[in-house]
Amino acid sequence: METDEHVGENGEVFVHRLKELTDDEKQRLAQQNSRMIPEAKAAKLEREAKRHWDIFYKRNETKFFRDRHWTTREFQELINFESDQRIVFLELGCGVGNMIFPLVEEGFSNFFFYACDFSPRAVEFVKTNKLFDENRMKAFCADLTTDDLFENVKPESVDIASLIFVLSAIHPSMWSQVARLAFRVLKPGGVLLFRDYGRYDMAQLRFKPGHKIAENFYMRQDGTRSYYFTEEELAKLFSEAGFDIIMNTYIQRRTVNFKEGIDAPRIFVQGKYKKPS
Ligand SMILES: C[S@@+](CC[C@H](N)C(=O)[O-])C[C@H]1O[C@@H](n2cnc3c(N)ncnc32)[C@H](O)[C@@H]1O
Repeated sequence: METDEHVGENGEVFVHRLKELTDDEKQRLAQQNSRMIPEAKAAKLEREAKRHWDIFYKRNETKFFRDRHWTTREFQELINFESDQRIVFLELGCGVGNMIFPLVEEGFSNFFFYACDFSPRAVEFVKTNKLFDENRMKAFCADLTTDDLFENVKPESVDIASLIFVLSAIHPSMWSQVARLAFRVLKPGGVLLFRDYGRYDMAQLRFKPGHKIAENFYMRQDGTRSYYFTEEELAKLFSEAGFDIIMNTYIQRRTVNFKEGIDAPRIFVQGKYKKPS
């Protein structure tokens, strides 16, 4: 496991300590507790999680998330193969395919891609993408908190799986189920690549009272939910599911858009978890 802090190619800083809060930020977090989401509403959000995400994709279509062009830079596991080695890749919670299609565009002709999500609209967007090729891809609906996945993918058949900004959308009581699912579907020696929102990311600090469901877990305006992780929580979760922790770190970076006057410090968590051989 990495212990040192370093700066990545794009000015991202990899750190192993929690962001320190200013007094103003502490006050903002405290204010969030003044009006929590009532339990009945929180339970309804859980029951309707799939519907909210499906409506999200109805409204935003493929325009919301940017293609994840950073994945081969951050995850060398994607490129450390002989070019003729056949690799089975599975994107868990694929949305409209922002992780897989940049890989398809770059070649990766030795890869077979599985992509699943519980939103039927998201899966449909994957299937209708001009880069979708059914000879080397399969997209299907699956709820990661159930065993749906195994209707389409055999246990122990995947070399690389990814969970990119997905676990944060899932209720904390279900995380261990999702981690075990990823473990079961990977071959021995297979790797799970992970990125998600980190504790005290600016999006967490910005929530107004009336959005908090539980500690570090919030509802957005559109009914989708988001959790903000510490690296310790993730190390515990994935090691308890059986993984060896190869990497587990915060990433601090700035999202800058001069035209829109945005310069936002972001905090993510990134991990690589390996199923022992
Ligand atoms: C923030 S989006 C990220 C999508 C994609 N991984 C990306 O990087 O663009 C979160 C995705 O997780 C999916 N999701 C949330 N809960 C899920 C569950 N229980 N089973 C399957 N997919 C789920 C949502 O439908 C949504 O597409």
